[in-house]
Amino acid sequence: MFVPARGGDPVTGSAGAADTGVRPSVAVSPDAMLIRRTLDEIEPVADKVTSYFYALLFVHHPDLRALFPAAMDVQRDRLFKALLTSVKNVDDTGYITDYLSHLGRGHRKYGTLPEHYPAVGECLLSALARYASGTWNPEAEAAWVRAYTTISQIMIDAAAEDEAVAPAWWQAEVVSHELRTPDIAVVTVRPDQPYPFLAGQYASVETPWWPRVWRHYSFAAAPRSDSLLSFHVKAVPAGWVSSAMVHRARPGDVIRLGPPSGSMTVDHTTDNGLLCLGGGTGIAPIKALVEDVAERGHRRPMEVFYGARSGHDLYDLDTMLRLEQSHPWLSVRPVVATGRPDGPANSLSGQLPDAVRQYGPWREYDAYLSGPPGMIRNGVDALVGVGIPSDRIRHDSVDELVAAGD
Ligand SMILES: NC(=O)C1=CN([C@@H]2O[C@H](COP(=O)(O)OP(=O)(O)OC[C@H]3O[C@@H](n4cnc5c(N)ncnc54)[C@H](O)[C@@H]3O)[C@@H](O)[C@H]2O)C=CC1
Repeated sequence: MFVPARGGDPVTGSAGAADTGVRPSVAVSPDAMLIRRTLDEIEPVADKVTSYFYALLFVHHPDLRALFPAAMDVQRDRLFKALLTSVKNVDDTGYITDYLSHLGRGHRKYGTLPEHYPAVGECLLSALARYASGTWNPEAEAAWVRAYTTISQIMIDAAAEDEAVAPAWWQAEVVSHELRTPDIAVVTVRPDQPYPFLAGQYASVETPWWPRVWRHYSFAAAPRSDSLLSFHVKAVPAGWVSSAMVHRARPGDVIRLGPPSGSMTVDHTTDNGLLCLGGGTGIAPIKALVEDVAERGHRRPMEVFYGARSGHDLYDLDTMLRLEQSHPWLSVRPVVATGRPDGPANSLSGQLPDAVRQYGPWREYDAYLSGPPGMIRNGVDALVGVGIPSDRIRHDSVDELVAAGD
């Protein structure tokens, strides 16, 4: 069943592929042609198709309603994005297997079972038949049946394999909650079982206050010997989970975590310098990357540009400056959008990508970006513009950051 999350997207490491959703240079099969024609037809009415699909699903299979959140707005968008990514790339076997395996494993935390897949497939095909009437015919239907069968089998198999080695979710008790600004909190939790992850990754999080609503937060520290995990959370308007994490969560509360995801991790096979752009709470995984490099004990130049709207919003600057003092290979530059009078004495003024352009050269660096989607898009353009090849620029999927919306 498609209930994709940012966690389901293994394309996050590559700036180019992550943003288009379509992989280049793979021959297009007749099935893929038929599928794309259907998709082209329904794309302008995607909202209607997904609403109709869910209406069918819940009417015909009311028992499945309990697997989904009460409010379905974000969910609808996620379904369509995952569907598009899957079927558009149906001919790229390696890519699609990675993507769907990840998605299948990520679905375990929703309680998805193998028998749910045929129900979803049936309703999906009915929704397509209704809204793609111009291109829907027996050939198109047969192509969709084949594609959906392949997709669901990969997801089912990956979930079954994962069951042998990892829990479907982890429970984690809040052990500290520190309000850094009126709307940003550092939340530290203790998972109930070992939680293996890499610096730069993120987890999906469900709070007790909004059951079945999962949102993604990057780990704000590299794996620690005491097994604690930290997240930096900013409460945003209409962000139910983030508001609950900032304003309601207290020590003793128990949240649920999905498996770790994301490939914005340090490439330890090279000695390249690391250029990091962290905007707002996007500084959290950058801090984890700094700790990761420090733990390796391998001196590589690391240049962090830490951007915020105002000096007041640089809520983790002290931590970053302490790290800079302890590590001679690390440089941290605060960048304040509103300019100097508002920021610390040594801060740069303006938007992060512009600040980075003033320094360099960066050609020999690997780049890492974390923050709001607009910053990532403009940042990638700026970095490609100063000569960093896009395969050495890492960030989480912008599509999924937008879809998370919280
Ligand atoms: N792994 C990741 O990519 C993570 C992403 N985030 C995201 O980071 C965001 C943090 O929000 P806030 O703290 O409110 O950030 P913000 O809106 O205050 O912006 C932070 C920085 O990004 C710059 N920026 C914003 N929009 C820009 C644009 N269009 N072009 C160039 N620069 C731009 C700002 O100038 C500022 O320096 C959230 O959207 C959150 O989802 C947070 C943690 C991890």
